Amino acid sequence: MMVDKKITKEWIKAQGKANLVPTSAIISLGFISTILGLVQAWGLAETLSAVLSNHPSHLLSSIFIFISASVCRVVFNIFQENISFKAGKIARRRLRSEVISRIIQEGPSLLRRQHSSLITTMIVDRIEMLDGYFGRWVPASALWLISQWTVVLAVFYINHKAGIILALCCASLPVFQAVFGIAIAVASRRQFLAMTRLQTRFLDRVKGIATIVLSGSTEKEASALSESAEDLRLRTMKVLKIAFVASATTDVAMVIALVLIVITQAHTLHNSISENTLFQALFAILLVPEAFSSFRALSAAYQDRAHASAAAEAMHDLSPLTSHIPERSSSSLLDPKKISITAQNLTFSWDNKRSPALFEINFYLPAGQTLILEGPSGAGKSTLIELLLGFISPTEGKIFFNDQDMASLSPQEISSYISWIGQKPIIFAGTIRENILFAKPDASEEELQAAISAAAINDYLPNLSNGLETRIGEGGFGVSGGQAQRIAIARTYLKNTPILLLDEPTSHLDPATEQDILESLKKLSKGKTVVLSSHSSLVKTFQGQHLVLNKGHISSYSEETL
Ligand SMILES: Nc1ncnc2c1ncn2[C@@H]1O[C@H](COP(=O)(O)OP(=O)(O)OP(=O)(O)O)[C@@H](O)[C@H]1O
Repeated sequence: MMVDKKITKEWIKAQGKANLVPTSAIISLGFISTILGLVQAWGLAETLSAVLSNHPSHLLSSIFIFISASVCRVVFNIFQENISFKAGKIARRRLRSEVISRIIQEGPSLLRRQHSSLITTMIVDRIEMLDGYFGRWVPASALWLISQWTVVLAVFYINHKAGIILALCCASLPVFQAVFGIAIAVASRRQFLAMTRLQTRFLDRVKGIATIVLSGSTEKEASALSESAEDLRLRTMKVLKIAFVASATTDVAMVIALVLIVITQAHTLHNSISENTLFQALFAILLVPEAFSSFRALSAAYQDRAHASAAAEAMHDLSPLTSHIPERSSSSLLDPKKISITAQNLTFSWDNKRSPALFEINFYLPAGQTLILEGPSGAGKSTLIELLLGFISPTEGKIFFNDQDMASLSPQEISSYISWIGQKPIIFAGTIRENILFAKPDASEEELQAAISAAAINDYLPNLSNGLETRIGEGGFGVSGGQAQRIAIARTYLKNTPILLLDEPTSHLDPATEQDILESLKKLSKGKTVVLSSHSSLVKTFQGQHLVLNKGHISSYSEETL
């Protein structure tokens, strides 16, 4: 996707504003540190000039000023570091919660256009990398100009010639930075792409390891992975090389300034060695590194800025940064325990070039009743369930929960009304107990036992080595399809929502297991508003309305059992 640079820049700016308080504190501390640096140089120059010109009258007071300024500076720098760290932490927490809200808002439809590794990278790595943007880049970009030119002016005030040399050398720095900055930004973006390619490839191959082994392409895949890893290594080295050259240009400018000031001051010193002349020369020389240090901090943080742009672009890809994230709100349905569903002229297109997946669908499902969706593969049953889940929005028409337009409800609110069981339940690596409690982590032991018995998990628990504490692998390794579906039923029982959406819940099961699962689902459905999609003839045992779809159109709708 082509990313609109203006949108990402504005988003980055807005993030900076949200961090205004800690950033201002870092900038203020940084400026105080620069002033202390001036006092330090002043104290040291006074001390050295007094010693070198044999005038020890105010030696002690100069040493005292130098030591006090040095100690204060260390203390202020520690404060600054701590606040930088906290600013980064607050920003990361805020951004992570924004990204997670965007992911929840998009729902599973996001996985159709984004690889899961990209989403993981966004939540984990990219947001982590933004730490430096808020903690280092933003303060450094505000501070370098003020700090650098405060030092230059101080040198100019004491020593005009040295001040002019320092000013000229400092003024050349932004030119170098502009050239290297662009190169670093391009190289960083390429490095990010290489990293993303490697992660995506790796995750895909791990998921499909059985297919790779069985097709005998292990070596081919291993060498493709190592090529991607090598590509990432080369691109990372390129970023480091450019960053190294960029920081070397600052050193070169500093050395030139130092050499020129020493040469000009040597000429002055040669003609008159007074304490004052010595002080002026030493003060200017000692402040040369100080004049360049704020710019060095800016160059070091330049990569952080490039990371922030790359992260903003990735986030824009994930979900447009201009899209609104609905606020969390309390229930706005009048009776959230009994919810009727109305579909009004519901039309949905996945793709404008193709005919709609659903066209002008109308139905009214009273609270506590069941709607059975039927129709051949591709008829639009899953699309209708995704619309009811709020993961996609109607192209035209509306869905009402009671009398409330679903579009006005936040994703959190919708999710508090709905439970969903699909074809393959998501099972996480962990124990069976953890997997069931996922739906309600604070459930009591009685609630858990009730859910287990409602889902008939008791029937297979004795066959497992550690009962409820038996560990299952990622994706449900270690439990059968029927057992996994029972875990999903137990979760739904615990969540206990007024609406239950069932999308082909028995499609991968043998007839006997299917019968058992349907019995459990029937019990679970009691008193709930249920939408059930299934190809199976066994769903006829469910009482309710029947909506038959064909190529997205309603071919029949009966409010009675067929
Ligand atoms: N993410 C998507 N992007 C584009 N088209 C899609 C997407 N998901 C579904 N479709 C299309 O929408 C139409 C309806 O698909 P849907 O999955 O809703 O049918 P279904 O009745 O649930 O089929 P099945 O019984 O096989 O699950 C199909 O033409 C399908 O190709």
